[in-house]
Amino acid sequence: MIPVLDWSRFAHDLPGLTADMGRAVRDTGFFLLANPSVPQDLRTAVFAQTGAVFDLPEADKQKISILNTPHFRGWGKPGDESLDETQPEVDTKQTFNIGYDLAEDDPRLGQQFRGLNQWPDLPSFRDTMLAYYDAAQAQALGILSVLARDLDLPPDHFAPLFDEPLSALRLLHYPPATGVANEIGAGAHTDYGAITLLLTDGEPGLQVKPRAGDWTDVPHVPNAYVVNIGDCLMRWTNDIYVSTPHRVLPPKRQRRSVAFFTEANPDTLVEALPGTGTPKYPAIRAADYLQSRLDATYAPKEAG
Ligand SMILES: O=C(O)CCC(=O)C(=O)O
Ligand SMILES: [Fe+2]
Repeated sequence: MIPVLDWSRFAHDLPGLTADMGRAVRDTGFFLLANPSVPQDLRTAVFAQTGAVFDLPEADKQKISILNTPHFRGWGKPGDESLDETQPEVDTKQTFNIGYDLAEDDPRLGQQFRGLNQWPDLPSFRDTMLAYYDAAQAQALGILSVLARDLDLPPDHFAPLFDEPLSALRLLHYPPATGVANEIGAGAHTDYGAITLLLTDGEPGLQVKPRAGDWTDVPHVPNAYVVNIGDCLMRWTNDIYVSTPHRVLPPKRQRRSVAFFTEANPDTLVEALPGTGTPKYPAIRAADYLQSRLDATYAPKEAG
């Protein structure tokens, strides 16, 4: 069961919100977030720009291919990434990734994951995406402050660990199903980061597989985020919170979604949080953990 949590309770019912969120992240690791802090007009704008970039001619998108850089930014065609490493199928989705933005003379450029974003030639795309990146990161930090309370940590425990994040904004485009055997929009996977904030256009397709259950549709609640725990936060909480497999079936009609993968700063040490018991995993830098997961996903399969 995926609960709907109302973010406006942050202001008037924080204990109740904390209890409900704490339950959701231990149960399926998924919840829907109504009345989020990200302004509606920004969510509308990000969808408009998502449509604009995927509607560009193939040749324009190819110029900003994710394969141009080692920093996981830009356009990914079907086959550049397939999320279920165990299956031969190639995901039908196209992607567009935007990372933490740096100026061309930033001294951090060249460090692990620190590259320049690749931008399409679309007038308001860059400004919209950068504003959305910041707003989504702020929403995620708000959620992390609730989770910190839930874990009996100071509410601002995570804030300094996420102030130069590895977070990635990812736009997704799924073409309509063609009906060929074993077609998949996005293969079964768990997310790698701390928390994912997902907006969809309402076209069905997203499913989760709770530990004790079969694949289940994630309901669409207009204007609500689908929020889920990623593997990094599961590890950080010593498996108290759960990261749950999910996938996207080939949709009937074209489907678009906007995912924000909230990640910590590169040097943040991910090690069992205080009060979570005997550590099950060795400590690891957030960047090294992410690298290990991306290396597996981007080992290309033959596009078929
Ligand atoms: O497009 C969606 O609804 C989900 C995408 C997803 O799970 C992902 O990119 O990690
Ligand atoms: Fe995912």
